[in-house]
Amino acid sequence: MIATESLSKRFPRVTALDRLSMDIGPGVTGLVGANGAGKSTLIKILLGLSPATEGTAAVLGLDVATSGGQIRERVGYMPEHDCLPPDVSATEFVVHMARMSGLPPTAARERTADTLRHVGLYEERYRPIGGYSTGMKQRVKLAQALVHDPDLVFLDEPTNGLDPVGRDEMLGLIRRVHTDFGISVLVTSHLLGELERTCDHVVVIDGGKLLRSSSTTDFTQTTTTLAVEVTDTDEHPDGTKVFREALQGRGVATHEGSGLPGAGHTVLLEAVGDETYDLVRDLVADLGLGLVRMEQRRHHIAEVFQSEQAEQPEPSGQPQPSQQAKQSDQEARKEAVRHGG
Ligand SMILES: Nc1ncnc2c1ncn2[C@@H]1O[C@H](COP(=O)(O)OP(=O)(O)OP(=O)(O)O)[C@@H](O)[C@H]1O
Repeated sequence: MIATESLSKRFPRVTALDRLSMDIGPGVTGLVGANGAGKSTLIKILLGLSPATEGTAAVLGLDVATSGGQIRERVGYMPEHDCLPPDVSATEFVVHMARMSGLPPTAARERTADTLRHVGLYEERYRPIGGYSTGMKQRVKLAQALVHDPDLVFLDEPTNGLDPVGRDEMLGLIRRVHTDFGISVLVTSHLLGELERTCDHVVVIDGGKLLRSSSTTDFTQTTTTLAVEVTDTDEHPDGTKVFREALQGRGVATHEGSGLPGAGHTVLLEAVGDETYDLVRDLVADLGLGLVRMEQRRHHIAEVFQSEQAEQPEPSGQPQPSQQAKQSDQEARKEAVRHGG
């Protein structure tokens, strides 16, 4: 669907993209990076709206340098920033965008009604956009990207400004864009946990460079850490504590499962093989505790991203992301981890 080869974009004071080479296939792909990582710049180049300084890129097999118009006919684009006219209704705006994409008047009206229903805006479609909530405005932006039935959509930070419920709804909608309509999606976010749940494939960029591109399941491969949750009993009012002590007595190193579901009642330990599972079963039985769950932990994308970033040498001679961008990225990562991502 998308291929770039040594793609660079240099502004006078900033290198926004730095020799980026990647291949993206069909499905839902997340493009993740901190603020200023180069996500919006990449999307503008892929749409043929901004020329690359060096390198090549193709979208749906079309060269971005020479076929921008053809690409935009087949690709929908949801921009990051608020760009909606306040005085017109969602219906008027989306019909207008459908007509701009070349649909005849009747088809434009029909497609608009279908698309607004799909994004959950059918009831409010005749109200002026200026009175919409942030979530409703994001849905209008999504609808105008879908109305001409594209093969691929670029969604730039579609969950920006949404509360957790609105974010979940938007992520569900994005997933359905692919499952219900077969439209492939490239969605950007700085919230790693979001992409883990929504995307088939994740591309991580930082400072315009590719950090990693792999399927979500490869990112979240299982670890050798076991998470075990046990019950309390009358005899052992703190079952977790006695279970930990029993494990330690058998020479097994343990740590608390803070930050995990059921934290406080969860013990993490390294599994060395089947004998670890047998040991857990026997200790739980000997202590008369109940075994609530025993599962292998999976990596979260945030952890992979953080460890890969820690391994990256500081690029020399290249402007660094601003302190503010770094701080907001750290906050985003903490939030991603808080949200179980
Ligand atoms: N037209 C421009 N002129 C100069 N610098 C620019 C321009 N557009 C982007 N940049 C710079 O390029 C870098 C990448 O910006 P870009 O908007 O692509 O990042 P991003 O990952 O989309 O982040 P955000 O989510 O904050 O928009 C930033 O340092 C930005 O300041």
